[in-house]
Amino acid sequence: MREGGGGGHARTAALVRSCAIAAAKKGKRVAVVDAEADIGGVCVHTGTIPSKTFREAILHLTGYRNQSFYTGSSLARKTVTVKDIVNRVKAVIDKEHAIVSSQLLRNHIDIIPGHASFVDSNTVAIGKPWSHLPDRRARLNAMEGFSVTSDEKRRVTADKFLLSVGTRPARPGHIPFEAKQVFDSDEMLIDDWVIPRTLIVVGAGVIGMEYASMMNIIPGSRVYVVDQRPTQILPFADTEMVEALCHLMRQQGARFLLGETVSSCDVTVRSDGRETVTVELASGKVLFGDALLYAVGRQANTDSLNLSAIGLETDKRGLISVDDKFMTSVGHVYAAGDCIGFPALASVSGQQGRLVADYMFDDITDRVETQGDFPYGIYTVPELSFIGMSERELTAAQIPVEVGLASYAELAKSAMIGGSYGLLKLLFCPHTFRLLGASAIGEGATEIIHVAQTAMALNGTIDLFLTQVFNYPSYSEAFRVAALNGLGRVARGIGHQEVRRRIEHNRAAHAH
Ligand SMILES: Cc1cc2nc3c(=O)[nH]c(=O)nc-3n(C[C@H](O)[C@H](O)[C@H](O)COP(=O)(O)OP(=O)(O)OC[C@H]3O[C@@H](n4cnc5c(N)ncnc54)[C@H](O)[C@@H]3O)c2cc1C
Ligand SMILES: NC(=O)c1ccc[n+]([C@@H]2O[C@H](COP(=O)([O-])OP(=O)(O)OC[C@H]3O[C@@H](n4cnc5c(N)ncnc54)[C@H](O)[C@@H]3O)[C@@H](O)[C@H]2O)c1
Repeated sequence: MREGGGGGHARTAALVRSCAIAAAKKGKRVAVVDAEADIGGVCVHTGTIPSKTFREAILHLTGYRNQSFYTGSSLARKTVTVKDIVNRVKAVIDKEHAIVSSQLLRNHIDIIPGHASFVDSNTVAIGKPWSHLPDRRARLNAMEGFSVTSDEKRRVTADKFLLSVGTRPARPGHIPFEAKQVFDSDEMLIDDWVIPRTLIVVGAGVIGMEYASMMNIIPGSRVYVVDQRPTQILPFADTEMVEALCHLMRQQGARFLLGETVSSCDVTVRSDGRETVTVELASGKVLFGDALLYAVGRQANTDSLNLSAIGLETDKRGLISVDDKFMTSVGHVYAAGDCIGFPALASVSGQQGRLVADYMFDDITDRVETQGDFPYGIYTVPELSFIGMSERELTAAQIPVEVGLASYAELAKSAMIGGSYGLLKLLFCPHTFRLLGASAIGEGATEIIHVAQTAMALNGTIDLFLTQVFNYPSYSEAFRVAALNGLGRVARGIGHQEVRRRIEHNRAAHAH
């Protein structure tokens, strides 16, 4: 990057750290431009880290994990406040932000705060950072109608660009976001609202379900979850696990309204100064709540880049198309992360960033290719995680499959910690025993799924879990229990002797 000359030039956030550092290590001069004065993007400031900290704060403050230890009384706080939660979130954000900044600075990467917008194919104009605006709400509004040229501060030129401008919450006009008790997932992190007795969550996607399940465990609070999908929500997850999640949420007071959309939303201020939210659904049902979280998806920030100046187009959701090397239709411009769409995960984008640096400079000396599938971690309460093909996908593809199940009720570790619900499900080929997929729900699900990931990356068969000693007591021990359960099912058909023969065959094959 140069002001009037050229090298690698990256823009913004989570994946940028890995791309910028990889490019700097290749000897390139790199600058990161971010419209927020504090770099780190959605991952650090409004998405991954804050929402997971929000969850941990609620679990801690409500004493949720310890509830089985205290009957009638509890060490948990009587009242959980938004300030308590958000203070904790801010502390963790500050730490993460400091780490990202220092890593970039240590690698001599320039950080340029300001809104970037293309002037021509090698030049971006830098406007004021959004953070000069008074608060997050004003910034969100600015993202929608900002014109960089009106407050241009400087111009920067570069030979190569990485676009990773991410997404922002979709905010349709009929939702009164100006009310304090009506928010999107970014605004939940502003501590000017109060914990509602009834929260209406519109959108049962990953964001909606994570926040709905967290808020639902706060004593005295319950949630309505509204989604346009008529049947299964989170359709990419295992059906049984999603059903279990919804069942557990219902037991704590949640009510699901599926196949529904919002036709109007009104806010009235009561005599005590608190807001009441009234939502009318297209079906005619009316919901009354004390707050509304609107989480029906996200919209790419690419509209802020003036892409027409370089002849780059987006689809109707604002997403940029790239080839398998993350190159856009404009040769020196690459794009990655949420602004190219699926899978839109912080976990994946770090790896994307490293690969972009390799492809951009045609240098594969340090390349470590991603191998196999990536896992999904959905941080609901309880958490859900999965990898590989789901039972639904295997069935649709007519691939023979058997299941091995381990209920947390069978695990000493789970009993010690409080005995909350959990299940591990292994999907495997009944002929070869090869592991095809795995799903878990319950405490530690997002951790133990990595056992399945490693086994799958090595084309492992589930009998592998019988030959390994697991820590005891541990949640990972569920793999051994599930393998025994699965092979027991197969043995009922083909007999124990044939199962043993196939295990011996696999063991011999592993030895080679
Ligand atoms: C509530 C929530 C929870 C999440 N939880 C998880 C999780 O648990 N696990 C997981 O793996 N993923 C999670 N994600 C997804 C994850 O946060 C994203 O995949 C990741 O942050 C994407 O990184 P990115 O670099 O593509 O974009 P972003 O992190 O969105 O960064 C984009 C940056 O670009 C800047 N920008 C935009 N336009 C301009 C411009 N014109 N000029 C300069 N800068 C600009 C923005 O200020 C921002 O800093 C979550 C997301 C949300 C919203
Ligand atoms: N743990 C994680 O990995 C994690 C957590 C949060 C977010 N994320 C990322 O953020 C992305 C966005 O999440 P999201 O939850 O905003 O979007 P999403 O696309 O996952 O879910 C949106 C939901 O809203 C519903 N919907 C859409 N329009 C509607 C309407 N008008 N009325 C009612 N319902 C409507 C959809 O049917 C869908 O279920 C995810 O896809 C994921 O990539 C990941």
